Amino acid sequence: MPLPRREAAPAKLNLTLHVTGRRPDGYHLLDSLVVFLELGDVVTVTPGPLSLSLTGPFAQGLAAEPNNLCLRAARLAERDVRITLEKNLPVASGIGGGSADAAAVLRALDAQPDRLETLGADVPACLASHPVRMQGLGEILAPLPPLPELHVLLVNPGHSLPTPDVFNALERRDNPPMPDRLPGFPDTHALIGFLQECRNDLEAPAIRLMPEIADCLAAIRAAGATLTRMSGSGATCFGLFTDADRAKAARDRIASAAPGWWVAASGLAPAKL
Ligand SMILES: C[C@](O)(CO)[C@H](O)COP(=O)(O)OP(=O)(O)OC[C@H]1O[C@@H](n2ccc(N)nc2=O)[C@H](O)[C@@H]1O
Ligand SMILES: Nc1ncnc2c1ncn2[C@@H]1O[C@H](COP(=O)(O)OP(=O)(O)OP(=O)(O)O)[C@@H](O)[C@H]1O
Repeated sequence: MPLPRREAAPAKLNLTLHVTGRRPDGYHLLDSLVVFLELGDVVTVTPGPLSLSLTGPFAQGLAAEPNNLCLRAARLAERDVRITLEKNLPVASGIGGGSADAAAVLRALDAQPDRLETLGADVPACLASHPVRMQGLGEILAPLPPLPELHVLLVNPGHSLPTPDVFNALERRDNPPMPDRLPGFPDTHALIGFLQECRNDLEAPAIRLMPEIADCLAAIRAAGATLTRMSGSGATCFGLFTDADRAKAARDRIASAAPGWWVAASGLAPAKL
C-alpha cells in the first residue's frame, strides 16, 4: 500500500504470563496468552528522510530516547521514512507500547525483515496483533480461536518499571506452563474461569519492586472486576469486566480517587487490523 499510511499500534495485554525457564544467555522462556486492545498508539509514515516526531499525552516520556523503536524498525526494514508517533500509552508499562510501535511501522511499510525479535521479544506478536499463545522468548506464536467479548480496565501507578529489573527479581524461574492443549472459550465465563487457574509469574517480583502495584490491583478488585492481574512486567494492571458500562464506571471511580494514576477502559482490538 502506498505512503502516507496511518497504522494503529494496539496495546498488548498478557492475560497470562508463565515464566517456565531461563536460558544460559539469561533470557526467559515464557508461556503467555496475549490479546490486543482497541486502545493504543498511532503511527503515521510518510516518504523520507528518516525522522521521528512525537505527539500525544506520553510524548514527553520519550523525548530523551535517542533510539526510539520506531526508528529502529525503519532502519531494520532499510527504509527512509518520516514517522509521527502519537504516544497514548505510558512508557515501560508492560503493555508493549514500544514493541507495538515498532510493529506498526513495519506493517505500514509492508516489511517483515529478518531478526525482528532484535527489536523486542513482543514484536513478533505485535506484528500479528491478534490473540495468540506466545511461547519461547516470544517468537513461537499460535493463534487463539476467536475470543468472547472482553471489557478491560487498565490502571498504571504512574511510574515506569524496567523489564530486566523485574525478571532479575524473580525467585523461581522454572514455574509450570499452561496446559499443552487449551480448552475452548465459548463464552466470557469459560475464558475467565480458565484464566483464574493461570498466573502472571512476574506479578510478585514487580510488587516487591513497586508496592503501589498491589494498591492498583486492590482498587480494580474493589471496583468489581471478575479477574484482576498485572500485564507483562508491569506496572500496568488490568481488570476484566463482562460489560463495557461497568468497566467505564470503574474507570471513572478509580480515576477520581487516584488522580496520579493512569486509568483507561478498552475493548479488544478488532479481529483484523
Ligand atoms: C515480559 C513481556 O512483556 C511479556 O510479553 C515481554 O517478554 C517483554 O518484551 P519486550 O519489552 O519486548 O522485551 P525486550 O526488550 O526484548 O527485553 C527486555 C529485557 O527483558 C528480559 N527478557 C525479555 C524477554 C524474555 N523472554 N526474557 C527476558 O529475560 C531481558 O532482560 C531483556 O533484556
Ligand atoms: N516507541 C517507544 N515507545 C515506548 N518505549 C520506547 C519506544 N522506543 C524506545 N522505547 C524504550 O523502550 C523501553 C520499553 O518501553 P515499552 O513501553 O515498550 O515497555 P513495556 O510496555 O514494558 O513493554 P513490554 O510489555 O513489551 O515489556 C522504554 O524504557 C523506552 O526507553
